[in-house]
Amino acid sequence: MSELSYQSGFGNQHASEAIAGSLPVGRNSPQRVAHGLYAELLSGAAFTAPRADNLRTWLYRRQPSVVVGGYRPLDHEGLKTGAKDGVSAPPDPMRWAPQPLLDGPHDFIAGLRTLVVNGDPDAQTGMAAHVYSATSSMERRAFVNADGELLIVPEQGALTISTELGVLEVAPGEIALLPRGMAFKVAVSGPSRGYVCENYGAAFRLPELGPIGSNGLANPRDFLAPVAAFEAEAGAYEIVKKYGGRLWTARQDHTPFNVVAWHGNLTPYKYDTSHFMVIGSISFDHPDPSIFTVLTSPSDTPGWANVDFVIFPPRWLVAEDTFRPPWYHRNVMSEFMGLVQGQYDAKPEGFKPGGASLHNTMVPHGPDTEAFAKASNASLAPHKLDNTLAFMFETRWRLLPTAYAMQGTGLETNYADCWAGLSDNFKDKA
Ligand SMILES: O=C(O)Cc1cc(O)ccc1O
Ligand SMILES: [Fe+2]
Repeated sequence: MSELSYQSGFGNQHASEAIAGSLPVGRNSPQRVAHGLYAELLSGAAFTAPRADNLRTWLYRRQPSVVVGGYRPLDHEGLKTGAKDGVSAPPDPMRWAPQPLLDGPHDFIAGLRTLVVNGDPDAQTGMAAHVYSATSSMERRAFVNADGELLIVPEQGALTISTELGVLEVAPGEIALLPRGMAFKVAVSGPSRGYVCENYGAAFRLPELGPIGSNGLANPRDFLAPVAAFEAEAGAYEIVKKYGGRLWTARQDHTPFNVVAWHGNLTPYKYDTSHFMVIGSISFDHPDPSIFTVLTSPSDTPGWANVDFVIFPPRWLVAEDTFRPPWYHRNVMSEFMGLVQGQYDAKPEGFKPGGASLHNTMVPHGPDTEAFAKASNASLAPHKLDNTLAFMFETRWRLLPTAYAMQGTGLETNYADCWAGLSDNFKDKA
């Protein structure tokens, strides 16, 4: 695979040109753009959003994206949107075994299956968690999601993601962030699987650091944006658009990856989670998982995220006189979890890479019986939790499983049994 170049820095005003001299200097919209290109603006925030939150990129391309045939509906059984597509679920903890790869050749779009949903993209609130399976590359087929931005978490197989702004290579352990409305396509080099958070709300950003200071957690410079790259080959393309909770398809006689130069701060990113600077207790007690937040999509209430993307990466555990795994808890926020690699300390056996769990608002959960027994008796020497990567999409709105998630797609019927052995150990019983 070729070594790709990237530009570093989350939220930076990046600029890139695939052909020298194609990016206008000192203005955005000259009367005639160099090389006969068209100027096009892609907005990721209202024009009048505060400067700190404003997101937009100028594209200089061979044809503007309005040059596309009419759209017609495209059926997709597995893809669901917003709370209206959820089913009622009991207030039990839920867990799914790893989703098997789908049969036959299928690309990233065909292989999407929605597990949980909340909110409504028309109200710009909420999210969906999907899993994907892909065995073939999107060749002359592009995907545009007008309903939300996509955060892709590969679990098996590296992805080559071509976007209007250039190309990203994203392997398990890394994540990709794709802005709402930006065309992309996914190439695979073998059977591939992973998770997607579709964020209908405010764009993901880095969390505030408060007393942590000016460094730490996910550092801005480790987010890599692509450099401008365009496809030169002639020929038609299918554009698949997710718009208003369903898919639409159109044909155009040219590639949408025809952007020769661009500048702006609305860009796709890749991020390697091994660069996450993990903060934890160096005295006692298990801190809140918010210390593991990579990216946050705020809601209109301060501190109550529309969705947080949280990782549980390799780290040292050193806390003294402490039960080191997560505490038992009930959370007003809803927790969807996945596992990219290894074991998760609260569920060392039952939670498998590629699997998923849902601990919804106020649903009690915590370490399973095995994890409790181990952690209650472990020697508290410094211990490295290694070869592990779990993650959580944590959202303030209750997550509803889809009918697909509830019907025999690996839903464990006996998940709650993993806590059944937590017997009453109270010593002063009469
Ligand atoms: O429930 C979970 O496994 C996720 C989680 C981890 C943690 O360290 C603290 C709280 C929490 O919800
Ligand atoms: Fe939790």
